[in-house]
Amino acid sequence: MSMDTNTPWLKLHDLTFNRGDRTILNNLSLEFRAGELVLMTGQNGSGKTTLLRILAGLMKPRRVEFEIAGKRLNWRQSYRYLREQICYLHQHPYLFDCSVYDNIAYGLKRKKLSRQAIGAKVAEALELISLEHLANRNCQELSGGEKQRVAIARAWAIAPRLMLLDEPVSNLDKRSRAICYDLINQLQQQQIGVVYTSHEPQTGKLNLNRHIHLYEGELSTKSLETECPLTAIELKKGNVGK
Ligand SMILES: Nc1ncnc2c1ncn2[C@@H]1O[C@H](COP(=O)(O)OP(=O)(O)OP(=O)(O)O)[C@@H](O)[C@H]1O
Repeated sequence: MSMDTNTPWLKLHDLTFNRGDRTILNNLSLEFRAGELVLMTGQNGSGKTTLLRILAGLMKPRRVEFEIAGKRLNWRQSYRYLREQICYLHQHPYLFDCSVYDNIAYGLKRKKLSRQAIGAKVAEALELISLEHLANRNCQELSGGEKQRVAIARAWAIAPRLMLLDEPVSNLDKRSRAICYDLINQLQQQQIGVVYTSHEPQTGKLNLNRHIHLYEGELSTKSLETECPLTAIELKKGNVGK
Protein backbone atom coordinates (compact mmCIF):
# COMPACT_ATOMS: atom_id res chain seq x y z
CA MET A 1 0.00 0.00 0.00
CA SER A 2 1.33 3.43 -0.93
CA MET A 3 2.07 5.69 2.04
CA ASP A 4 2.15 8.86 -0.07
CA THR A 5 -0.72 10.89 1.28
CA ASN A 6 -0.46 13.69 -1.27
CA THR A 7 -1.01 11.86 -4.51
CA PRO A 8 -4.60 10.66 -4.98
CA TRP A 9 -4.66 6.90 -5.52
CA LEU A 10 -8.20 7.08 -6.88
CA LYS A 11 -10.02 9.74 -8.83
CA LEU A 12 -13.47 9.68 -10.32
CA HIS A 13 -14.62 11.95 -13.08
CA ASP A 14 -18.06 12.94 -14.39
CA LEU A 15 -20.04 10.51 -12.27
CA THR A 16 -23.72 10.57 -13.19
CA PHE A 17 -26.31 8.20 -11.74
CA ASN A 18 -29.97 8.11 -12.67
CA ARG A 19 -32.97 6.28 -11.31
CA GLY A 20 -35.58 6.28 -14.07
CA ASP A 21 -35.67 9.87 -15.29
CA ARG A 22 -34.40 11.24 -11.95
CA THR A 23 -30.78 12.32 -11.73
CA ILE A 24 -29.49 11.30 -8.29
CA LEU A 25 -25.83 12.19 -8.82
CA ASN A 26 -24.91 14.75 -11.42
CA ASN A 27 -21.49 14.99 -13.00
CA LEU A 28 -19.49 14.55 -9.77
CA SER A 29 -15.72 14.49 -9.63
CA LEU A 30 -13.83 13.39 -6.52
CA GLU A 31 -10.42 12.16 -5.48
CA PHE A 32 -9.07 10.10 -2.59
CA ARG A 33 -5.68 10.08 -0.89
CA ALA A 34 -4.24 7.43 1.39
CA GLY A 35 -5.33 7.78 5.00
CA GLU A 36 -7.74 10.64 4.39
CA LEU A 37 -10.72 10.91 6.70
CA VAL A 38 -13.58 12.45 4.77
CA LEU A 39 -16.93 13.42 6.22
CA MET A 40 -19.81 13.29 3.75
CA THR A 41 -23.01 15.05 4.75
CA GLY A 42 -26.27 15.54 2.90
CA GLN A 43 -29.97 15.41 3.68
CA ASN A 44 -32.00 12.19 3.54
CA GLY A 45 -32.18 11.02 -0.04
CA SER A 46 -29.34 13.26 -1.26
CA GLY A 47 -27.49 10.23 -2.65
CA LYS A 48 -24.83 9.47 -0.01
CA THR A 49 -25.43 5.70 0.04
CA THR A 50 -25.66 5.62 -3.75
CA LEU A 51 -22.29 7.34 -4.08
CA LEU A 52 -20.67 4.97 -1.56
CA ARG A 53 -22.04 1.87 -3.28
CA ILE A 54 -20.75 3.09 -6.65
CA LEU A 55 -17.33 3.75 -5.11
CA ALA A 56 -17.26 0.22 -3.72
CA GLY A 57 -17.95 -1.20 -7.19
CA LEU A 58 -21.39 -2.46 -6.14
CA MET A 59 -23.51 -0.31 -8.47
CA LYS A 60 -23.00 0.72 -12.07
CA PRO A 61 -23.57 4.41 -12.75
CA ARG A 62 -24.86 5.79 -16.03
CA ARG A 63 -21.54 7.49 -16.62
CA VAL A 64 -18.18 7.53 -14.82
CA GLU A 65 -14.48 7.40 -15.45
CA PHE A 66 -12.16 6.16 -12.72
CA GLU A 67 -8.50 7.10 -12.63
CA ILE A 68 -6.41 4.47 -10.87
CA ALA A 69 -2.62 4.77 -10.73
CA GLY A 70 -2.75 7.36 -13.50
CA LYS A 71 -4.85 5.19 -15.86
CA ARG A 72 -8.32 6.24 -16.98
CA LEU A 73 -10.70 3.29 -16.81
CA ASN A 74 -14.42 2.78 -17.32
CA TRP A 75 -16.67 1.08 -14.77
CA ARG A 76 -16.34 -2.36 -16.30
CA GLN A 77 -12.54 -2.12 -16.15
CA SER A 78 -12.50 -0.89 -12.55
CA TYR A 79 -15.25 -2.48 -10.47
CA ARG A 80 -13.33 -5.64 -9.53
CA TYR A 81 -10.36 -3.57 -8.33
CA LEU A 82 -12.70 -1.25 -6.39
CA ARG A 83 -14.35 -4.26 -4.71
CA GLU A 84 -10.91 -5.47 -3.60
CA GLN A 85 -9.64 -2.15 -2.29
CA ILE A 86 -12.77 -0.56 -0.89
CA CYS A 87 -15.10 -1.90 1.81
CA TYR A 88 -18.63 -0.58 2.15
CA LEU A 89 -20.10 -0.95 5.65
CA HIS A 90 -23.86 -0.69 6.01
CA GLN A 91 -25.47 1.41 8.75
CA HIS A 92 -26.89 -1.80 10.30
CA PRO A 93 -23.91 -4.17 10.18
CA TYR A 94 -24.67 -7.51 8.58
CA LEU A 95 -22.80 -10.13 10.59
CA PHE A 96 -22.96 -13.88 10.15
CA ASP A 97 -24.72 -16.01 12.75
CA CYS A 98 -21.48 -17.28 14.31
CA SER A 99 -18.76 -16.12 16.69
CA VAL A 100 -16.98 -12.77 16.60
CA TYR A 101 -13.79 -14.71 15.79
CA ASP A 102 -15.33 -16.50 12.80
CA ASN A 103 -16.88 -13.29 11.48
CA ILE A 104 -13.51 -11.54 11.45
CA ALA A 105 -11.78 -14.63 10.04
CA TYR A 106 -14.28 -14.92 7.16
CA GLY A 107 -12.50 -12.69 4.62
CA LEU A 108 -9.11 -14.11 5.62
CA LYS A 109 -10.24 -17.68 4.93
CA ARG A 110 -11.28 -16.60 1.45
CA LYS A 111 -7.73 -15.32 0.95
CA LYS A 112 -6.56 -18.84 1.72
CA LEU A 113 -4.19 -17.84 4.55
CA SER A 114 -2.83 -20.49 6.92
CA ARG A 115 -4.75 -21.14 10.13
CA GLN A 116 -1.89 -19.61 12.11
CA ALA A 117 -1.79 -16.43 10.01
CA ILE A 118 -5.57 -16.11 10.34
CA GLY A 119 -5.35 -16.51 14.13
CA ALA A 120 -2.69 -13.80 14.38
CA LYS A 121 -4.65 -11.36 12.20
CA VAL A 122 -7.92 -11.94 14.07
CA ALA A 123 -6.09 -11.36 17.39
CA GLU A 124 -4.76 -8.06 16.02
CA ALA A 125 -8.23 -7.07 14.82
CA LEU A 126 -9.77 -7.90 18.21
CA GLU A 127 -7.14 -5.79 19.91
CA LEU A 128 -7.89 -2.89 17.54
CA ILE A 129 -11.56 -2.91 18.57
CA SER A 130 -10.83 -3.84 22.21
CA LEU A 131 -13.20 -6.82 22.12
CA GLU A 132 -10.73 -9.62 22.83
CA HIS A 133 -13.00 -10.84 25.64
CA LEU A 134 -15.89 -11.40 23.21
CA ALA A 135 -14.00 -13.50 20.63
CA ASN A 136 -16.21 -16.57 21.20
CA ARG A 137 -19.53 -14.74 21.63
CA ASN A 138 -22.12 -15.19 18.87
CA CYS A 139 -22.50 -11.93 16.95
CA GLN A 140 -26.29 -12.02 17.31
CA GLU A 141 -25.76 -11.49 21.07
CA LEU A 142 -23.77 -8.27 20.71
CA SER A 143 -24.93 -4.71 21.31
CA GLY A 144 -25.32 -2.35 18.34
CA GLY A 145 -22.02 -0.62 19.15
CA GLU A 146 -20.16 -3.92 19.47
CA LYS A 147 -21.62 -5.13 16.15
CA GLN A 148 -20.42 -1.98 14.45
CA ARG A 149 -16.91 -2.51 15.84
CA VAL A 150 -16.83 -6.16 14.70
CA ALA A 151 -17.93 -5.09 11.20
CA ILE A 152 -15.09 -2.55 11.11
CA ALA A 153 -12.60 -5.20 12.34
CA ARG A 154 -13.78 -7.70 9.72
CA ALA A 155 -13.22 -5.13 6.98
CA TRP A 156 -9.90 -3.95 8.47
CA ALA A 157 -8.55 -7.52 8.53
CA ILE A 158 -8.54 -7.73 4.74
CA ALA A 159 -6.51 -4.51 4.49
CA PRO A 160 -8.64 -2.24 2.30
CA ARG A 161 -7.33 1.12 1.15
CA LEU A 162 -10.62 2.82 1.82
CA MET A 163 -13.49 2.05 4.20
CA LEU A 164 -16.91 3.57 3.53
CA LEU A 165 -18.87 3.88 6.75
CA ASP A 166 -22.52 4.63 6.09
CA GLU A 167 -23.88 6.46 9.14
CA PRO A 168 -21.98 4.17 11.51
CA VAL A 169 -22.99 5.88 14.75
CA SER A 170 -26.58 6.90 14.06
CA ASN A 171 -28.02 4.26 16.42
CA LEU A 172 -25.31 4.43 19.07
CA ASP A 173 -25.26 6.12 22.46
CA LYS A 174 -22.68 8.75 23.41
CA ARG A 175 -20.15 6.29 24.84
CA SER A 176 -20.33 3.90 21.88
CA ARG A 177 -20.03 6.86 19.50
CA ALA A 178 -16.86 7.99 21.24
CA ILE A 179 -15.38 4.46 20.97
CA CYS A 180 -16.30 4.35 17.28
CA TYR A 181 -14.72 7.77 16.63
CA ASP A 182 -11.49 6.61 18.34
CA LEU A 183 -11.47 3.54 16.15
CA ILE A 184 -11.96 5.59 12.98
CA ASN A 185 -9.08 7.90 13.99
CA GLN A 186 -6.90 4.81 14.42
CA LEU A 187 -7.75 3.66 10.89
CA GLN A 188 -6.64 7.04 9.61
CA GLN A 189 -3.34 6.75 11.51
CA GLN A 190 -2.79 3.41 9.76
CA GLN A 191 -3.16 5.16 6.38
CA ILE A 192 -6.55 3.58 5.70
CA GLY A 193 -8.85 6.11 4.09
CA VAL A 194 -12.33 6.52 5.54
CA VAL A 195 -15.46 8.13 4.15
CA TYR A 196 -17.95 8.66 6.91
CA THR A 197 -21.52 9.72 6.15
CA SER A 198 -23.83 11.59 8.44
CA HIS A 199 -26.89 13.84 8.31
CA GLU A 200 -25.24 16.23 10.69
CA PRO A 201 -21.76 17.63 10.95
CA GLN A 202 -21.47 16.77 14.67
CA THR A 203 -18.62 14.30 14.60
CA GLY A 204 -17.14 14.40 18.09
CA LYS A 205 -13.41 14.07 18.02
CA LEU A 206 -12.91 12.78 14.50
CA ASN A 207 -9.69 14.07 12.92
CA LEU A 208 -11.35 15.10 9.67
CA ASN A 209 -9.24 15.93 6.63
CA ARG A 210 -12.08 16.99 4.40
CA HIS A 211 -15.82 17.61 4.41
CA ILE A 212 -17.91 17.09 1.30
CA HIS A 213 -21.59 17.90 1.10
CA LEU A 214 -24.12 16.46 -1.33
CA TYR A 215 -26.89 18.75 -2.43
CA GLU A 216 -29.26 18.13 -5.34
CA GLY A 217 -26.91 15.57 -6.84
CA GLU A 218 -23.82 17.76 -6.68
CA LEU A 219 -20.97 18.44 -4.31
CA SER A 220 -21.80 21.83 -2.90
CA THR A 221 -19.94 24.19 -0.63
CA LYS A 222 -22.66 26.82 -1.00
CA SER A 223 -25.36 24.68 0.60
CA LEU A 224 -22.91 23.78 3.36
CA GLU A 225 -23.14 27.34 4.66
CA THR A 226 -26.84 27.01 5.34
CA GLU A 227 -27.14 23.30 6.11
CA CYS A 228 -24.00 22.76 8.21
CA PRO A 229 -23.03 26.23 9.42
CA LEU A 230 -20.64 24.99 12.13
CA THR A 231 -18.53 22.97 9.75
CA ALA A 232 -18.63 25.77 7.19
CA ILE A 233 -17.04 28.06 9.80
CA GLU A 234 -14.38 25.44 10.56
CA LEU A 235 -13.73 25.07 6.84
CA LYS A 236 -13.19 28.80 6.55
CA LYS A 237 -10.73 28.69 9.42
CA GLY A 238 -8.94 25.95 7.52
CA ASN A 239 -9.45 23.40 10.27
CA VAL A 240 -11.24 20.83 8.17
CA GLY A 241 -9.40 19.95 5.01
CA LYS A 242 -9.95 21.84 1.82
N1 LIG B 1 -33.92 0.94 -5.03
C1 LIG B 1 -34.27 2.20 -5.29
N2 LIG B 1 -35.23 2.45 -6.23
C2 LIG B 1 -35.60 3.72 -6.53
N3 LIG B 1 -35.11 4.81 -5.92
C3 LIG B 1 -34.18 4.63 -4.96
C4 LIG B 1 -33.72 3.30 -4.60
N4 LIG B 1 -32.78 3.44 -3.64
C5 LIG B 1 -32.65 4.77 -3.42
N5 LIG B 1 -33.49 5.46 -4.21
C6 LIG B 1 -33.63 6.93 -4.25
O1 LIG B 1 -32.36 7.49 -4.57
C7 LIG B 1 -32.17 8.70 -3.82
C8 LIG B 1 -30.83 8.62 -3.10
O2 LIG B 1 -30.91 7.60 -2.10
P1 LIG B 1 -29.71 7.32 -1.11
O3 LIG B 1 -30.11 6.13 -0.30
O4 LIG B 1 -28.45 7.24 -1.88
O5 LIG B 1 -29.69 8.65 -0.22
P2 LIG B 1 -28.99 8.95 1.18
O6 LIG B 1 -28.41 10.31 1.07
O7 LIG B 1 -28.08 7.83 1.53
O8 LIG B 1 -30.26 8.96 2.15
P3 LIG B 1 -30.35 8.67 3.76
O9 LIG B 1 -29.60 9.78 4.43
O10 LIG B 1 -31.82 8.73 4.01
O11 LIG B 1 -29.76 7.31 4.01
C9 LIG B 1 -33.37 8.84 -2.91
O12 LIG B 1 -34.25 9.79 -3.45
C10 LIG B 1 -34.00 7.48 -2.89
O13 LIG B 1 -35.39 7.56 -2.74
